[in-house]
Amino acid sequence: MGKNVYQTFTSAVSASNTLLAILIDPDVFEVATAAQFLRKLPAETTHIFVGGSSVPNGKTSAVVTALKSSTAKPIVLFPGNVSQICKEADAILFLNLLSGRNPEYLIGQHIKAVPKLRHTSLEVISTGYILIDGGNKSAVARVTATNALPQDDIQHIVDIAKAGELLGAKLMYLEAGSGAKVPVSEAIISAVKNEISIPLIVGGGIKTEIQKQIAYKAGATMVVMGTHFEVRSASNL
Ligand SMILES: CC(C)=CCC/C(C)=C/CC/C(C)=C/CC/C(C)=C/COP(=O)(O)OP(=O)(O)O
Ligand SMILES: O=P(O)(O)OC[C@@H](O)CO
Ligand SMILES: [Mg+2]
Repeated sequence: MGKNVYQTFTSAVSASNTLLAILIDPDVFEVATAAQFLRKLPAETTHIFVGGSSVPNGKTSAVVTALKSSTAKPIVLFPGNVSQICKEADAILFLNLLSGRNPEYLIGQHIKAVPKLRHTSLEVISTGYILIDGGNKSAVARVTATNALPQDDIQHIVDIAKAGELLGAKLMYLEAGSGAKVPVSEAIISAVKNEISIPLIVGGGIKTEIQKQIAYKAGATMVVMGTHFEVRSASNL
């Protein structure tokens, strides 16, 4: 603990550097393989995200503890719900599902989080979270009972992102859904980037170097990759 995780975003923006987070879904992660998994990640990996749309109770804590003992990179909770809060991580993305109209994911989980957060020193980072259609129904859409936004309504997505910034979000996350067929488009990323000044995270369906570079060039400060490394780790171990 004691890392200033938000500053890693603002410093990257000031220095025109890019960030790469690898998402570990505790649901499908074997704790015993943590050290080996971390060794295989790309050298440019800056952050480890831990979260899933549904994770058995207690698994997050075990996964974070195992990761902590093998890396000095910041470990950031990316929780699907309040049960995934654990004190061993460095920070938590306090996600607000701005694309949906389900009060549970706009304020309900957040209120339930407060008593748990009191017992931690996690750095809490307010993050607007916008679910965009990635070509197949995502776990996030299913779990939250909300619909993803169509990729062609760019102005609507921009307006939502701006509203989130005005409400006080410190980061904005454009999400196509884990395992998306189609990542968030370059046009959406650059339109949102032009409108907001907080750092932009883009994830969902990004598997190749080219897709990653497209997202950075369009204005993403951070790209998140999950499924790509899940598959590789399963086949390589
Ligand atoms: C503030 C607190 C405590 C929680 C936030 C609650 C909110 C608003 C969550 C946003 C909606 C949500 C369910 C996000 C989950 C994000 C996530 C970790 C997605 C990764 O999904 P996977 O579990 O990898 O999907 P698969 O099931 O396809 O593997
Ligand atoms: O698993 P992938 O498709 O890389 O998506 C990562 C992340 O944005 C999902 O929440
Ligand atoms: Mg997953």
